[in-house]
Amino acid sequence: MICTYSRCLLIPFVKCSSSVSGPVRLLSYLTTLMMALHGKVALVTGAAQGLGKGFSEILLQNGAKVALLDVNEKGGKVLKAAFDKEYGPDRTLLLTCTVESEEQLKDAFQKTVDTFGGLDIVCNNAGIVNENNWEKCVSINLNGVVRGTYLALQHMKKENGGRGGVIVNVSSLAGLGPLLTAPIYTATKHGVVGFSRAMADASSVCDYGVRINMLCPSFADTSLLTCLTSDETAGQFISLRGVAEKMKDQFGVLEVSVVAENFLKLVTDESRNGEALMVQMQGASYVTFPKMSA
Ligand SMILES: NC(=O)C1=CN([C@@H]2O[C@H](COP(=O)(O)OP(=O)(O)OC[C@H]3O[C@@H](n4cnc5c(N)ncnc54)[C@H](O)[C@@H]3O)[C@@H](O)[C@H]2O)C=CC1
Ligand SMILES: CC/C=C\C[C@H](O)[C@H](O)/C=C/C=C/C=C\C=C\C(=O)C/C=C\CCC(=O)O
Repeated sequence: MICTYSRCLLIPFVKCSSSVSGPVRLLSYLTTLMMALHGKVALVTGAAQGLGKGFSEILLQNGAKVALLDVNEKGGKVLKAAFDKEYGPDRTLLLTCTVESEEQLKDAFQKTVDTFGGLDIVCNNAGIVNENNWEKCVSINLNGVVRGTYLALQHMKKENGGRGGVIVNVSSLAGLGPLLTAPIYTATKHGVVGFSRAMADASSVCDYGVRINMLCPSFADTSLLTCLTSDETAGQFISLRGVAEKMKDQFGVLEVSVVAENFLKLVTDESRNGEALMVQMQGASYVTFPKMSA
């Protein structure tokens, strides 16, 4: 038995191997019951690797059941097998789909609710960098988040018989200021922030019982970073390769676990709605947006 602690919530959780004895299994079961997200059902898009994998794992560590959505079927199967071993096969559901398809995403949300009996937490995380195929970048990063948010509300809002809950839409520091090497990516991430803030206000006024927040990390240690200097995805901005590398050096590169712990704050802090949490090497802070009076 290995006892570890979620650094964010200080909630103990127990990792079990298949050889653990009865009393240890009982202790594991009782510990799960005590966790902050026990009984909660989560859905994460782009879950197979990178930040989505980190978000899924911290949700599991805190007791939630998680639907893992990804277009990468092979990567999803590898992750599901690893999670099955660590947390048990009934804790996750793998659903292969693209956030670009209304039909596929709708089906994945329905399967999640049918399997786990409801929905409480949605993380719209799937995203790409592609300045060459910029329509696809908009389609996944912005349209996919809009689609995922609307579907989440259909299942979660109280007026539809939902239990309420929280949506975390993954933006970026590039959703708050320009990333000159990736203007389309920057536009999509600003779009995620604008859309999520407006939806959060609407949710509050309409009493949906659903909080909507944004996560805005700086560079993080995932395979997405190869897009910084790839001919295939940088498009006409490949000449700015040096600038991109310099920015990465200046900002530093975050560990996935650090971004995941801040994601968990947005999920669990019930006082937060319509807020953007910036995560940088020097720490995390909530963004103060300009106040507009009518
Ligand atoms: N890595 C970084 O430096 C930062 C990443 N972000 C954002 O975090 C999110 C996750 O990115 P990473 O984990 O870094 O990237 P990643 O490339 O490691 O993982 C992205 C995942 O999304 C999946 N995906 C891609 N297109 C999809 C689609 N159409 N439908 C369903 N799944 C799809 C991929 O298969 C992959 O598993 C993205 O929205 C990204 O913009 C934000 C700030 C910094
Ligand atoms: C309150 C606003 C604070 C800071 C914004 C800055 O002024 C500035 O605009 C900085 C933006 C920095 C972004 C840093 C990292 C973002 C990374 C990603 O989202 C994904 C990774 C790669 C992008 C690929 C590329 O550059 O080609």
